Amino acid sequence: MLVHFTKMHGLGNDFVMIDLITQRARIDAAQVRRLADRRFGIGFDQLLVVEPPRDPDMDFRYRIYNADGSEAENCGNGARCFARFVRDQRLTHKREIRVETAGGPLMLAVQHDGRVRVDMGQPRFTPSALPFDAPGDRPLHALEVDGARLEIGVVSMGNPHAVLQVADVDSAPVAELGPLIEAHPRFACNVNAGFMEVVAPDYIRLRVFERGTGETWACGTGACAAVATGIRQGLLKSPVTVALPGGELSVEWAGPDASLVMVGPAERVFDGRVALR
Ligand SMILES: N[C@@H](CCC[C@H](N)C(=O)O)C(=O)O
Repeated sequence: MLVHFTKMHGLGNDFVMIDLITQRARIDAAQVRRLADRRFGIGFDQLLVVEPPRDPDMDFRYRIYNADGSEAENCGNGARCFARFVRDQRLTHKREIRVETAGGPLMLAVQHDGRVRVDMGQPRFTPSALPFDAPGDRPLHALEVDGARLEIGVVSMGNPHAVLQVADVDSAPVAELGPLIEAHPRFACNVNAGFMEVVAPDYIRLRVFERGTGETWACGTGACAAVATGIRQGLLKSPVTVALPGGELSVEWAGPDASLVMVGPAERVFDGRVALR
């Protein structure tokens, strides 16, 4: 069965988009891993699937699969690509699009400059929201990793994030600590691990070792998680520019009862057809 797909990226965090409104296909973990392979498949960080909504107040359902086949609750860079994709494919003419994700609803707005503004919802710092095994809700938690004691901020952006402040993001041990934090037994569903260098209260540099994918060139939920935990710790002040290896995102957060708002680009790379088994 040949299925049409579109390759897209948000700051180098790359995606394959599949429309399951006008096409039929069975997506399972083995299929995702096969397609994600950068030598034997198409290659991507996440596979994003467009489905009809189950909630009548929403426009679409947005499903997210990591390269290892696991399903994620949210993907910020993917949300921007999702908005651009559904308009390019003429699945909607709306500029303001409501999507249902496993992590809660997202509101997407396609701006006239082509960038996409995403209302990412409120950050949830309670450890049980991730879930993270910790005695209480506090701005920093101690985490033993490989004999070292790290101080991390934790937050759910629909999906789980741990954020570690580092002095220099270029030399941060992302490849070594990333997998150990991702699969740390205190995170029952694993976690995305962000390494944040605070350059100024309105400017950070960030690398993210993503759950189910490894280090990516950008992570939208990771950028929001870094800003939310940084503001909570008094290190940052909204709005914050987040410089990731693939480029910059703008993130705003007015405080505890407000949603985080992320603005950034979404690029289409090419279209193709692939045989699904
Ligand atoms: N690239 C993403 C996040 C994708 C999901 C994540 N790896 C997870 O498992 O939670 C983003 O831009 O937010």
